[in-house]
Amino acid sequence: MEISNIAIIGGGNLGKSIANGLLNSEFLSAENLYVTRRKLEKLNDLKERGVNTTNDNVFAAQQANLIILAIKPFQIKDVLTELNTVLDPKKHVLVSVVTGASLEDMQSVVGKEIGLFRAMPNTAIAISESMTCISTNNTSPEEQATVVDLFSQLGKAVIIDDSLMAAATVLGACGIAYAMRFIRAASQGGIEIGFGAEISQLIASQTVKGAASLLLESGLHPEQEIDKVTTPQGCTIAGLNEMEHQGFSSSLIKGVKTSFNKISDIEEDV
Ligand SMILES: NC(=O)C1=CN([C@@H]2O[C@H](COP(=O)(O)OP(=O)(O)OC[C@H]3O[C@@H](n4cnc5c(N)ncnc54)[C@H](O)[C@@H]3O)[C@@H](O)[C@H]2O)C=CC1
Ligand SMILES: O=C(O)[C@@H]1CCC=N1
Repeated sequence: MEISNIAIIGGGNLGKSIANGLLNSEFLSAENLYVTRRKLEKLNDLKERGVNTTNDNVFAAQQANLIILAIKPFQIKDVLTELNTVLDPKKHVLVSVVTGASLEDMQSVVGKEIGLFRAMPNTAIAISESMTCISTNNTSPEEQATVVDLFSQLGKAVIIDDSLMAAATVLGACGIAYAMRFIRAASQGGIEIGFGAEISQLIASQTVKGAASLLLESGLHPEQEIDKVTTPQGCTIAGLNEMEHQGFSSSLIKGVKTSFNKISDIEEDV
Protein backbone atom coordinates (compact mmCIF):
# COMPACT_ATOMS: atom_id res chain seq x y z
CA MET A 1 0.00 0.00 0.00
CA GLU A 2 1.36 3.41 -0.95
CA ILE A 3 0.37 6.43 1.09
CA SER A 4 -0.56 9.41 -1.08
CA ASN A 5 -1.99 11.89 1.41
CA ILE A 6 -2.64 11.61 5.15
CA ALA A 7 -5.57 13.29 6.93
CA ILE A 8 -5.34 13.80 10.70
CA ILE A 9 -8.83 14.35 12.10
CA GLY A 10 -8.46 16.29 15.37
CA GLY A 11 -5.36 18.47 15.53
CA GLY A 12 -5.08 18.63 19.34
CA ASN A 13 -2.09 17.61 21.50
CA LEU A 14 -1.58 14.21 19.95
CA GLY A 15 -2.79 15.02 16.43
CA LYS A 16 -0.37 17.94 16.21
CA SER A 17 2.46 15.87 17.69
CA ILE A 18 1.89 13.25 14.98
CA ALA A 19 1.79 15.94 12.29
CA ASN A 20 5.04 17.51 13.51
CA GLY A 21 6.70 14.11 13.81
CA LEU A 22 5.72 13.15 10.26
CA LEU A 23 7.05 16.45 8.92
CA ASN A 24 10.27 16.34 10.94
CA SER A 25 10.99 12.76 9.84
CA GLU A 26 10.33 13.79 6.23
CA PHE A 27 7.96 10.81 5.94
CA LEU A 28 5.76 13.00 3.78
CA SER A 29 5.74 16.62 2.69
CA ALA A 30 3.50 19.26 4.17
CA GLU A 31 1.36 19.56 1.05
CA ASN A 32 0.43 15.86 1.42
CA LEU A 33 -0.83 16.35 4.96
CA TYR A 34 -4.34 17.54 5.94
CA VAL A 35 -5.12 18.37 9.56
CA THR A 36 -8.58 19.26 10.87
CA ARG A 37 -9.80 21.03 13.99
CA ARG A 38 -12.90 23.02 14.82
CA LYS A 39 -10.93 26.10 15.97
CA LEU A 40 -8.84 26.50 12.84
CA GLU A 41 -6.63 29.29 14.21
CA LYS A 42 -5.10 26.76 16.65
CA LEU A 43 -3.53 25.06 13.62
CA ASN A 44 -1.72 28.20 12.40
CA ASP A 45 1.69 26.79 13.36
CA LEU A 46 1.09 23.80 11.05
CA LYS A 47 -0.33 26.06 8.35
CA GLU A 48 2.91 28.08 8.46
CA ARG A 49 4.81 24.83 7.81
CA GLY A 50 2.72 24.36 4.63
CA VAL A 51 0.21 21.82 6.00
CA ASN A 52 -3.37 21.93 4.66
CA THR A 53 -5.56 22.92 7.59
CA THR A 54 -9.35 22.84 7.53
CA ASN A 55 -12.37 22.33 9.77
CA ASP A 56 -14.00 20.14 7.12
CA ASN A 57 -13.38 16.50 8.10
CA VAL A 58 -15.14 15.09 5.04
CA PHE A 59 -13.04 17.22 2.69
CA ALA A 60 -9.80 16.16 4.42
CA ALA A 61 -10.82 12.47 4.27
CA GLN A 62 -11.57 12.78 0.56
CA GLN A 63 -8.04 14.11 -0.10
CA ALA A 64 -6.30 11.25 1.76
CA ASN A 65 -5.95 7.49 1.56
CA LEU A 66 -4.76 7.14 5.16
CA ILE A 67 -6.90 8.78 7.83
CA ILE A 68 -5.71 9.18 11.43
CA LEU A 69 -8.43 9.82 14.02
CA ALA A 70 -7.10 11.83 16.99
CA ILE A 71 -10.26 13.11 18.64
CA LYS A 72 -11.59 12.48 22.16
CA PRO A 73 -13.26 9.12 22.91
CA PHE A 74 -16.77 10.61 23.26
CA GLN A 75 -16.43 12.20 19.77
CA ILE A 76 -15.43 9.11 17.80
CA LYS A 77 -18.85 7.75 16.89
CA ASP A 78 -20.12 11.13 15.61
CA VAL A 79 -16.94 11.75 13.62
CA LEU A 80 -16.97 8.25 12.11
CA THR A 81 -20.64 8.69 11.18
CA GLU A 82 -19.72 11.95 9.43
CA LEU A 83 -16.76 10.35 7.61
CA ASN A 84 -18.72 7.24 6.70
CA THR A 85 -20.46 9.16 3.91
CA VAL A 86 -17.16 9.27 1.97
CA LEU A 87 -15.20 6.27 3.25
CA ASP A 88 -14.22 3.92 0.45
CA PRO A 89 -12.79 0.45 1.33
CA LYS A 90 -10.84 0.42 -1.97
CA LYS A 91 -9.12 3.71 -1.11
CA HIS A 92 -9.05 4.36 2.63
CA VAL A 93 -7.28 2.88 5.61
CA LEU A 94 -8.30 4.23 9.02
CA VAL A 95 -5.97 4.50 12.00
CA SER A 96 -7.48 5.49 15.35
CA VAL A 97 -5.36 6.69 18.26
CA VAL A 98 -8.48 7.22 20.37
CA THR A 99 -8.29 5.71 23.85
CA GLY A 100 -10.90 3.12 24.76
CA ALA A 101 -12.50 2.73 21.30
CA SER A 102 -12.15 -0.91 20.24
CA LEU A 103 -11.96 -2.13 16.66
CA GLU A 104 -15.49 -3.54 17.15
CA ASP A 105 -16.77 -0.14 18.36
CA MET A 106 -15.48 1.48 15.18
CA GLN A 107 -16.68 -1.34 12.93
CA SER A 108 -20.18 -0.89 14.34
CA VAL A 109 -20.20 2.48 12.53
CA VAL A 110 -17.99 2.01 9.44
CA GLY A 111 -18.48 -1.73 8.81
CA LYS A 112 -15.83 -4.42 8.33
CA GLU A 113 -14.77 -3.51 4.80
CA ILE A 114 -12.59 -0.53 5.65
CA GLY A 115 -9.06 -1.47 6.73
CA LEU A 116 -8.93 -0.48 10.38
CA PHE A 117 -6.07 -0.03 12.83
CA ARG A 118 -5.76 1.18 16.38
CA ALA A 119 -2.45 2.81 17.24
CA MET A 120 -1.35 3.93 20.67
CA PRO A 121 1.61 6.29 20.41
CA ASN A 122 2.82 8.78 22.99
CA THR A 123 3.65 12.48 22.78
CA ALA A 124 7.33 11.75 22.06
CA ILE A 125 6.06 11.13 18.54
CA ALA A 126 6.67 14.86 17.99
CA ILE A 127 10.44 14.16 18.14
CA SER A 128 10.24 10.69 16.52
CA GLU A 129 10.83 8.87 19.81
CA SER A 130 7.38 7.38 20.35
CA MET A 131 6.61 3.86 21.50
CA THR A 132 3.60 2.94 19.39
CA CYS A 133 1.54 -0.23 19.85
CA ILE A 134 -0.70 -1.14 16.92
CA SER A 135 -3.63 -3.55 16.58
CA THR A 136 -5.84 -4.58 13.68
CA ASN A 137 -8.19 -7.43 12.73
CA ASN A 138 -9.07 -7.00 9.08
CA THR A 139 -6.06 -5.66 7.18
CA SER A 140 -3.59 -7.20 4.76
CA PRO A 141 0.08 -7.86 5.62
CA GLU A 142 0.92 -5.11 3.11
CA GLU A 143 -1.31 -2.56 4.87
CA GLN A 144 0.13 -3.64 8.22
CA ALA A 145 3.68 -3.17 6.91
CA THR A 146 2.78 0.34 5.74
CA VAL A 147 1.29 1.39 9.08
CA VAL A 148 4.16 -0.15 11.08
CA ASP A 149 6.59 1.63 8.74
CA LEU A 150 4.80 4.96 9.29
CA PHE A 151 5.02 4.70 13.07
CA SER A 152 8.56 3.28 12.90
CA GLN A 153 9.63 6.57 11.33
CA LEU A 154 8.36 8.15 14.53
CA GLY A 155 10.03 5.88 17.09
CA LYS A 156 9.48 2.19 17.75
CA ALA A 157 6.33 0.36 16.63
CA VAL A 158 4.99 -3.12 17.35
CA ILE A 159 1.80 -4.96 16.44
CA ILE A 160 0.00 -6.40 19.47
CA ASP A 161 -3.29 -8.18 20.08
CA ASP A 162 -6.23 -5.76 20.34
CA SER A 163 -7.05 -7.13 23.81
CA LEU A 164 -3.77 -5.57 25.05
CA MET A 165 -4.46 -2.05 23.77
CA ALA A 166 -5.66 -0.76 27.16
CA ALA A 167 -2.48 -2.06 28.76
CA ALA A 168 -0.44 -0.46 25.95
CA THR A 169 -2.20 2.85 26.55
CA VAL A 170 -1.13 2.81 30.19
CA LEU A 171 2.45 1.58 29.82
CA GLY A 172 3.34 3.59 26.71
CA ALA A 173 1.08 6.64 26.47
CA CYS A 174 0.48 7.40 30.15
CA GLY A 175 4.03 6.17 30.75
CA ILE A 176 5.50 9.38 29.35
CA ALA A 177 3.80 11.28 32.19
CA TYR A 178 5.04 8.83 34.82
CA ALA A 179 8.61 9.22 33.51
CA MET A 180 8.27 13.03 33.56
CA ARG A 181 7.22 12.85 37.22
CA PHE A 182 10.31 10.77 37.99
CA ILE A 183 12.47 13.41 36.29
CA ARG A 184 10.73 16.23 38.14
CA ALA A 185 11.15 14.53 41.51
CA ALA A 186 14.81 13.69 40.83
CA SER A 187 15.42 17.32 39.78
CA GLN A 188 13.81 18.58 42.97
CA GLY A 189 16.06 16.27 44.96
CA GLY A 190 19.00 17.62 42.96
CA ILE A 191 18.11 21.17 43.99
CA GLU A 192 18.04 20.13 47.67
CA ILE A 193 21.58 18.78 47.36
CA GLY A 194 23.00 21.85 45.67
CA PHE A 195 22.19 22.26 41.96
CA GLY A 196 20.29 25.12 40.33
CA ALA A 197 16.94 24.14 38.78
CA GLU A 198 18.14 24.19 35.18
CA ILE A 199 21.24 22.04 35.57
CA SER A 200 19.41 19.72 37.94
CA GLN A 201 16.78 19.04 35.26
CA LEU A 202 19.47 18.56 32.61
CA ILE A 203 21.30 16.00 34.76
CA ALA A 204 18.09 14.14 35.65
CA SER A 205 16.78 14.10 32.06
CA GLN A 206 20.02 12.97 30.41
CA THR A 207 20.48 10.32 33.10
CA VAL A 208 17.02 8.86 32.40
CA LYS A 209 17.74 8.95 28.67
CA GLY A 210 21.03 7.11 29.28
CA ALA A 211 19.34 4.49 31.48
CA ALA A 212 16.66 3.84 28.84
CA SER A 213 19.27 3.64 26.06
CA LEU A 214 21.35 1.14 28.05
CA LEU A 215 18.35 -1.19 28.37
CA LEU A 216 17.22 -0.73 24.76
CA GLU A 217 20.70 -1.43 23.43
CA SER A 218 21.69 -4.30 25.75
CA GLY A 219 18.29 -5.96 26.27
CA LEU A 220 19.42 -6.59 29.88
CA HIS A 221 17.07 -6.62 32.86
CA PRO A 222 17.19 -3.32 34.83
CA GLU A 223 18.56 -5.11 37.92
CA GLN A 224 21.58 -6.28 35.92
CA GLU A 225 22.38 -2.65 35.12
CA ILE A 226 21.62 -1.62 38.72
CA ASP A 227 24.12 -4.22 39.98
CA LYS A 228 26.83 -2.36 38.04
CA VAL A 229 26.05 0.88 39.92
CA THR A 230 25.55 -0.37 43.47
CA THR A 231 28.96 -0.40 45.16
CA PRO A 232 28.78 -2.54 48.34
CA GLN A 233 28.06 -0.29 51.31
CA GLY A 234 27.83 2.55 48.83
CA CYS A 235 25.48 5.48 48.44
CA THR A 236 23.40 4.06 45.51
CA ILE A 237 22.10 1.01 47.38
CA ALA A 238 21.46 3.12 50.47
CA GLY A 239 19.29 5.52 48.45
CA LEU A 240 17.57 2.78 46.46
CA ASN A 241 16.65 0.83 49.57
CA GLU A 242 15.27 3.96 51.24
CA MET A 243 13.14 4.60 48.11
CA GLU A 244 11.79 1.06 48.33
CA HIS A 245 11.08 1.45 52.08
CA GLN A 246 9.03 4.51 51.07
CA GLY A 247 7.09 2.48 48.50
CA PHE A 248 8.75 3.55 45.23
CA SER A 249 8.13 0.41 43.10
CA SER A 250 4.86 -0.32 44.85
CA SER A 251 3.47 3.17 44.20
CA LEU A 252 4.42 2.95 40.52
CA ILE A 253 2.80 -0.46 40.11
CA LYS A 254 -0.34 0.74 41.91
CA GLY A 255 -0.45 3.86 39.71
CA VAL A 256 -0.17 1.73 36.54
CA LYS A 257 -3.05 -0.45 37.75
CA THR A 258 -5.17 2.60 38.68
CA SER A 259 -4.68 4.10 35.21
CA PHE A 260 -5.59 0.72 33.71
CA ASN A 261 -8.80 0.49 35.77
CA LYS A 262 -9.74 4.04 34.71
CA ILE A 263 -9.73 3.01 31.04
CA SER A 264 -12.97 1.08 31.57
CA ASP A 265 -14.65 4.43 32.47
CA ILE A 266 -13.29 5.93 29.23
CA GLU A 267 -14.57 2.90 27.26
CA GLU A 268 -18.06 3.71 28.55
CA ASP A 269 -17.78 7.22 26.98
CA VAL A 270 -17.28 5.76 23.49
N1 LIG B 1 -2.27 13.03 24.67
C1 LIG B 1 -1.72 11.83 24.65
O1 LIG B 1 -0.59 11.62 25.10
C2 LIG B 1 -2.44 10.67 24.05
C3 LIG B 1 -3.77 10.75 23.68
N2 LIG B 1 -4.39 9.66 23.13
C4 LIG B 1 -5.76 9.77 22.68
O2 LIG B 1 -5.74 10.59 21.52
C5 LIG B 1 -6.95 11.33 21.43
C6 LIG B 1 -6.64 12.81 21.36
O3 LIG B 1 -6.01 13.21 22.56
P1 LIG B 1 -5.44 14.67 22.75
O4 LIG B 1 -4.76 15.09 21.51
O5 LIG B 1 -4.70 14.65 24.02
O6 LIG B 1 -6.81 15.51 22.92
P2 LIG B 1 -7.09 16.99 22.46
O7 LIG B 1 -8.37 17.40 23.11
O8 LIG B 1 -5.89 17.83 22.65
O9 LIG B 1 -7.34 16.84 20.89
C7 LIG B 1 -8.55 16.53 20.30
C8 LIG B 1 -8.76 17.55 19.20
O10 LIG B 1 -9.85 17.18 18.39
C9 LIG B 1 -10.53 18.37 18.01
N3 LIG B 1 -11.89 18.02 17.63
C10 LIG B 1 -12.94 17.76 18.42
N4 LIG B 1 -14.02 17.47 17.70
C11 LIG B 1 -13.64 17.51 16.41
C12 LIG B 1 -14.32 17.31 15.19
N5 LIG B 1 -15.61 16.99 15.15
N6 LIG B 1 -13.61 17.45 14.07
C13 LIG B 1 -12.30 17.76 14.09
N7 LIG B 1 -11.61 17.99 15.22
C14 LIG B 1 -12.29 17.86 16.35
C15 LIG B 1 -10.48 19.23 19.25
O11 LIG B 1 -10.67 20.59 18.92
C16 LIG B 1 -9.08 18.94 19.75
O12 LIG B 1 -8.16 19.86 19.20
C17 LIG B 1 -7.77 10.97 22.66
O13 LIG B 1 -8.69 9.97 22.31
C18 LIG B 1 -6.73 10.45 23.63
O14 LIG B 1 -7.29 9.55 24.54
C19 LIG B 1 -3.71 8.51 22.88
C20 LIG B 1 -2.40 8.39 23.21
C21 LIG B 1 -1.66 9.43 23.85
O1 LIG C 1 -4.88 10.38 29.82
C1 LIG C 1 -5.51 9.93 28.86
O2 LIG C 1 -6.69 9.56 29.00
C2 LIG C 1 -4.88 9.82 27.50
C3 LIG C 1 -4.71 8.40 27.09
C4 LIG C 1 -3.25 8.12 27.13
C5 LIG C 1 -2.64 9.40 27.33
N1 LIG C 1 -3.54 10.33 27.49
